[in-house]
Order: sequence, then C-alpha cells, then structure tokens
Amino acid sequence: MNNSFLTIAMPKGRIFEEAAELLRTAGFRLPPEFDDSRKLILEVEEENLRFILAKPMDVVTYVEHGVADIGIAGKDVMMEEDRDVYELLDLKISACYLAVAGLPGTKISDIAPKVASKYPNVASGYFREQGEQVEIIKLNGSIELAPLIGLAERIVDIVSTGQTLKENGLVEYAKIADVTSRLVANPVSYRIKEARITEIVDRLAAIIE
Ligand SMILES: Nc1ncnc2c1ncn2[C@@H]1O[C@H](COP(=O)(O)OP(=O)(O)OP(=O)(O)O)[C@@H](O)[C@H]1O
Ligand SMILES: O=P(O)(O)OC[C@H]1O[C@H](OP(=O)(O)OP(=O)(O)O)[C@H](O)[C@@H]1O
Repeated sequence: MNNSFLTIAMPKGRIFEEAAELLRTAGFRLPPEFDDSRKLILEVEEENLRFILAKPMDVVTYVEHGVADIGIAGKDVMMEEDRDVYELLDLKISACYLAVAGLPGTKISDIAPKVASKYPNVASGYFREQGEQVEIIKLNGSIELAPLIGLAERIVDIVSTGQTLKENGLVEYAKIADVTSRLVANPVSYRIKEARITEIVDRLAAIIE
C-alpha cells in the first residue's frame, strides 16, 4: 500500500460534520476529539494523515498553494474563485444551490440595478450571461437584508431549506447552480502522491451514493 504522508484541508462550519462522517464511513480512523477540538492542526498518525481546519472559502487557497495536498470545498467556492486545483470527486454532501432572489413582484430596473452577494464573480457572470448590466455589491453575510433595506434589488445567495428567504418575505427568481462539496487536489501533489490520493478517492467513491 502506498502510504505517503498527506495533508487534508477540512472546512470548519456546516460542511465539517458531514465530511468527517463520510471519512469515517470510508474507514478512516479519526479520533473522537476531531469533532470538538479547537485545534487547527490534527494529526492522525496511524493513517499518515494531517488535517488542517480552515474557513470553507480558504480551503482552496491552502490546496492551491500546496500546503495541503487535498481538501474539501463547496462547488460554490470553486465557481466563485478560479483556482488552480483539480476537482477529483463530488462528495455529494452539504447540498444546496445558488439562486437569484428578491422581493416578490419587483422587476429589475433598467438603470443601474444593484445585486448584492457574497459571490460577486458568480453574480456578475450570471447577469452578464443574461445580458443584464448590473452593479454588484459584495457582502459577507446576511445577504437577505439587502433587498429588505433597499441596498439592492436582487441578491445571489445560497438556498438550502428556503427558510431564510421565506422568513424574510423574499422569493426566488432563478436557480443558478446546484452545489455540493468536492474533493480537490493540488496539481503537483496529485502528480507526486497520485497512488495515495487515488486510493483515498476510490475509498470515498465506493461509499458515495
Ligand atoms: N444553507 C447553507 N448556507 C450556506 N452554505 C451552505 C449551506 N448549505 C451548505 N452550504 C455549503 O457550506 C459552505 C459554507 O459553510 P459555512 O456556512 O460553515 O461557512 P461560511 O459561509 O464561511 O460561514 P460563516 O461565514 O457564517 O462562518 C458553502 O460553501 C456551501 O458549499
Ligand atoms: O435556505 P436556508 O436553509 O435558509 O439557508 C440559506 C441561508 O444560509 C446561509 O446563511 P448563513 O446561515 O451561512 O449565514 P450568513 O448569512 O451569515 O452567511 C445562506 O447565506 C442563506 O442566508
């Protein structure tokens, strides 16, 4: 068995739990403290693995720079940032989608319509494809606030249960893309540690429905 040492960038937050469960189901022996430690680097010696815990948006940064060999990142992050990483596998966890939303019954105005989003590149790409010229306003969270307070006529954001839109009286105008988490790899790591990375991909692929 090829057992070269590997560093995996794991997203903290809502993807973490599902990702850890997936790894355990695939037979990786992750210690119990993995789930509720405040440590940012966790070594699993018997697996020859090191995990680093990063913000979901930063996982691809660590992988692109090669300080992590592989990582787990949402497709939304991959769409937003054109990074030099290989997408190896759809893990089919943390499913949600990117959508355009706004107040019901409102048309997007002809002159300088504003769109608020945590995903400015996805948003501008989408409206460009629609042939609509919009001004993108980058926000970092609570995106649904923007149309309510008059900052923007539309938002581009993640929808999962739809509860946030509903509770704020917003409606969906268009679906942009389905989102799940992906296993990504640094291209150089992939070349040098191909056998080990392929083994991990195969173990995960075997248990993904
Ligand atoms: N309802 C959801 N809202 C946001 N992201 C979701 C949702 N469901 C799944 N995801 C996935 O989870 C990732 C975001 O995870 P999380 O919310 O923990 O990070 P974050 O956006 O950095 O959070 P925060 O900035 O609030 O700490 C997204 O990239 C997406 O792929
Ligand atoms: O369809 P739902 O199940 O309601 O989920 C979607 C909401 O969840 C996310 O926000 P998050 O909780 O990450 O907070 P944020 O606004 O601070 O990013 C996302 O930005 C939506 O607001």
